[in-house]
Amino acid sequence: MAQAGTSRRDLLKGLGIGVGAGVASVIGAGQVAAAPMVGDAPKADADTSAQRVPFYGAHQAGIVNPRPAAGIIASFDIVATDLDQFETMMKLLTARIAFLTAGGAVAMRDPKLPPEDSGILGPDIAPDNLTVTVGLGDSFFEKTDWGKALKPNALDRMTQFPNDALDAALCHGDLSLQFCANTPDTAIHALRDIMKSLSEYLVMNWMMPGDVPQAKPAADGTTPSARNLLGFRDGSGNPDSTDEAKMRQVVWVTPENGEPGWALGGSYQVVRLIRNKVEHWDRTPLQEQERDFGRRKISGAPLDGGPNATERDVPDYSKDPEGKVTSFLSHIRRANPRTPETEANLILRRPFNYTSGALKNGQIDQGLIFICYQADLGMGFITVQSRLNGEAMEEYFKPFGGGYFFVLPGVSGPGDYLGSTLVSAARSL
Ligand SMILES: C=CC1=C(C)c2cc3[nH]c(cc4nc(cc5[nH]c(cc1n2)c(C)c5CCC(=O)O)C(CCC(=O)O)=C4C)c(C)c3C=C
Ligand SMILES: [Fe+2]
Repeated sequence: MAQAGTSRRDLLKGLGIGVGAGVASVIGAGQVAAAPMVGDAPKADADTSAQRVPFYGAHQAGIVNPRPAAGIIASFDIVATDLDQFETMMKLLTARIAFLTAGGAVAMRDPKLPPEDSGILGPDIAPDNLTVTVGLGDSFFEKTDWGKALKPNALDRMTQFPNDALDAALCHGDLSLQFCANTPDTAIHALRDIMKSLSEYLVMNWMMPGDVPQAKPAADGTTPSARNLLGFRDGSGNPDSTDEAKMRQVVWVTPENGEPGWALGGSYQVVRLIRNKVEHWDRTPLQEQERDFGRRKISGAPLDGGPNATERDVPDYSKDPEGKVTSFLSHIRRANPRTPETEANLILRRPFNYTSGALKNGQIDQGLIFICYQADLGMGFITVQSRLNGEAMEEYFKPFGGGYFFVLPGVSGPGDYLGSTLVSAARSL
């Protein structure tokens, strides 16, 4: 007997007859595609699930490779402080990330036991562009004598800036995990896998899922920067992440930074959860919005560009010494005054938009998971944020969480593990 609810389409499919114009289509000789049902999974435009970011390398993945559409940032406390336990934990974490980012079949277990995998991706895990980037926070290093001795020089507990309203429950942590993937399901699957596999070592503090809106490529094949939840293109002024020499200067810890030897190839990660007052913003005149960011809303072009300027044009502040075109209070002029001296303060931004339900005051909780990477935390984020203190955009921004972490150097190959240089250095103390 046919199942209730599927009988009509199955019967029509069997007869090769469509349900009606626009809902069933001929897909081959004598075959008709069934009309989609309300419970059917949405169809992807293209199958990108096989896309894979290499896990092994001098640096961790998830920093200079392009952001996929989904992200999660999560902070944990590490229960293991003993060096041997820490090493075991890091080896396990490395093995899980190596598997999840490569993909593969889920092992079947005796049904009397809990299943090997959550099952949310089905029996085969696709790589889906997944990266998992691991950082260690100040509190981790401060727990032990070896940690204190080997802490990266600039790593500290994130302090409150003048416009912040930090919620202690959403700040700091011993370990950060940044998940990036083509789909939110892949990102959350990886988080759940790691939490289950490392449940005796990691306790979650806070997490925030986010996304990057997709954009169609332009006629010349380039893709514009994604828009944030204030409607502006976000990323135009980022240093070129495909320029390896630039990334060595801006992002990666090198011998010039004077950090402990084990940290070479790592990077400082800053996470800031920043609420956007979107209702207030949506009632702000366009010319004020553009003045306060310092860029055009539609094109992303700097304000000193002509009518055909694009987001890739570089503002020339030397021709605007009084700030008449691009205000001194504007976000981009404060963030990067583009003088020879401020070249040393460049950062690589990798933000995600977030939406998190309603606030108690009846407004939408939306904003930016601001994430940036730099070789020197003081010269990078802290200097840039200090310049931004008092900017015009403070009226619409409210930072409420986040933390500072040090992203470990990469894993050289299957015999290596995340944090191996730190463990060796600790053993040699
Ligand atoms: C301390 C660093 C920064 C914080 C925090 C920050 C928050 C923040 N930014 C936007 C939106 C935009 N930012 C843009 C540029 C930009 N922002 C920073 C730094 C911080 N932003 C820098 C260094 C720059 C580049 C400046 C330059 O080189 O010209 C822009 C313009 C487009 C772009 O370059 O990406 C937008 C838009 C939001 C919404 C936000 C917090 C919620
Ligand atoms: Fe910004």
